[in-house]
Amino acid sequence: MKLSALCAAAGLALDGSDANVTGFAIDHRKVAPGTVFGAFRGAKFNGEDFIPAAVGAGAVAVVAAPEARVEGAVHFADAEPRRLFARLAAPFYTPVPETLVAVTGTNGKTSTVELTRQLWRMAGQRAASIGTLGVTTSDESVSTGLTTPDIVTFLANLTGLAREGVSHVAYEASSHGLSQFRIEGPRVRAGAFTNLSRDHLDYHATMDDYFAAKMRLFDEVVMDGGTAVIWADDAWSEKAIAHARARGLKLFTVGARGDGIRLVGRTPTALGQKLEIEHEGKARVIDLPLIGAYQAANALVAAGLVLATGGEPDATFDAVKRLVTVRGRIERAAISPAGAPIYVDYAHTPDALEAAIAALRPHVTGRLIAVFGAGGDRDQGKRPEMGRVAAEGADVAIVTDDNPRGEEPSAIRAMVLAGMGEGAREIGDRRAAIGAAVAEAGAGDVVLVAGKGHEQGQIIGSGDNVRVLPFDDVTVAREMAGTLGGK
Ligand SMILES: CC(=O)N[C@H]1[C@@H](OP(=O)(O)OP(=O)(O)OC[C@H]2O[C@@H](n3ccc(=O)[nH]c3=O)[C@H](O)[C@@H]2O)O[C@H](CO)[C@@H](O)[C@@H]1O[C@H](C)C(=O)N[C@@H](C)C(=O)N[C@H](CCC(=O)O)C(=O)O
Ligand SMILES: Nc1ncnc2c1ncn2[C@@H]1O[C@H](COP(=O)(O)OP(=O)(O)OP(=O)(O)O)[C@@H](O)[C@H]1O
Ligand SMILES: N[C@H](CCC[C@H](N)C(=O)O)C(=O)O
Ligand SMILES: [Mg+2]
Repeated sequence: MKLSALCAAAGLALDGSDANVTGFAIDHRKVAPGTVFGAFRGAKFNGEDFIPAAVGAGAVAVVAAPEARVEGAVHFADAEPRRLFARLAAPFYTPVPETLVAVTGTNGKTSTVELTRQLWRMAGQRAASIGTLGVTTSDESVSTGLTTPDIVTFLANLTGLAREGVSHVAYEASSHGLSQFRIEGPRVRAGAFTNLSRDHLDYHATMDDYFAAKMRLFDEVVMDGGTAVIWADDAWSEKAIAHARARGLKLFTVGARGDGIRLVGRTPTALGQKLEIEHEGKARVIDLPLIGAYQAANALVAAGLVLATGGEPDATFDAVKRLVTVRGRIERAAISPAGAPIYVDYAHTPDALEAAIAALRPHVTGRLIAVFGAGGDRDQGKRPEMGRVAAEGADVAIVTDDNPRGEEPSAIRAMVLAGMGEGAREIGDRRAAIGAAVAEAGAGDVVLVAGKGHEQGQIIGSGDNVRVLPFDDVTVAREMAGTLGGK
């Protein structure tokens, strides 16, 4: 494709000579002859330092800040070069799936995109999701390493999926992804907001900044005339609704305060919950085979996205009854020798931990035993908050390690323990901590192993010294239960 054609499609003037474009790259090591290189100032590197090397490797154009020096290639200059790069790249990556929806929020993105994918698939659509679990289709799941992949990976995956015949994609829009313009370009029919609570305050200065980053989804990313599906029962919902209104998007609110899907009643059952809802004036009762208020919220937001993009109500709500567990989200891993179920969940924020504990509470007749930790090189302020929530909500709380990365593990645990009272326990080794919880669990007890969910490793060290030690909470829970004579 010619550079001039891409400029025309992106509504830009070409100030320089035309050339054949063979691809796009944001890492100079991936530049080949004919590449358009995006040179961005990042947290660790200044991409502008690599412009000469990129041009040397054959870059025909460079998208960079106006002050950047570009010699030997066309310079597309913009104060927000990541946004301009996305605008130029989008017309190159075609076709893309017809129906795209994006989900933002502190917690529930992965669950919601995966449940949306399941609902579409049950409606007979070729569907995929992109997020923390990777690029997932009915056949496979391929990791990208990030929740929201970089713009080139994102667009290339969309094109790959479209070529395989996938017509519907739901993807996660993390606040990092939104603020770095990793998911711009294609037409996004609907966006969803799940909730906002403390996380990532190492990256965003304040909660308001964090929220503003997320609101780019409604302010800019969802297409004109698209729909905002908003969980209405969160403290930040009203503000999210205001953003959607200001942009003129169609509103579809979900929850006890929702108008699109109103949640009228919710009763936990042995293996799930009964939901009483109203949609377009019609009352419906749905037996959702997933436990916890948070999973009900995510399932209904997913249903909202499906309805907002043309789903038929009877079929959609019928499919909600057949949803299956999302990997690592209140996933029952094993049963302890005494008969206590052991659940694995990805709660790694205070709000999520509270939600995971609340999900299990109705299923506990004895004690709720929680094993959890907080990640290194991430928001430190959330650590005592996580400790407080666990101390208040669980009957036994064991603090352990969860990806210490470049930090001293005992220092992270100490910050978590600072939010807890006298009874808190500390077992750094995660395997030993899970083992202790399983050994201790008696009849009527429930064990929650929180923080790693689907993750397959314990990340230790950083930079050149990073090591990922294989570790899977589900496998370890099974091993511990098995060793002790459970299943
Ligand atoms: C803080 C952050 O978001 N960093 C991500 C971001 O880095 P950055 O833009 O700051 O880039 P940088 O490493 O400083 O480099 C600047 C530029 O120079 C380029 N470069 C760099 C080195 C080189 O030799 N050549 C070169 O061209 C880089 O490609 C980049 O364009 O873009 C990089 C390329 O896509 C990502 O790999 C990197 O993710 C790091 C590893 C990371 O840990 N990110 C986490 C925090 C993250 O993004 N998490 C979110 C949220 C998770 C959640 O939902 O909770 C996610 O979406 O996954
Ligand atoms: N709607 C919700 N409300 C409160 N907590 C939730 C909600 N959905 C999920 N959680 C909690 O957050 C955890 C992570 O859920 P999920 O992976 O769906 O979120 P995410 O937004 O994708 O997270 P990440 O930011 O890591 O990508 C769950 O295991 C659960 O403990
Ligand atoms: N996307 C999240 C994942 C956290 C998972 C948890 N196990 C941890 O390492 O803190 C983050 O990067 O903050
Ligand atoms: Mg996720």
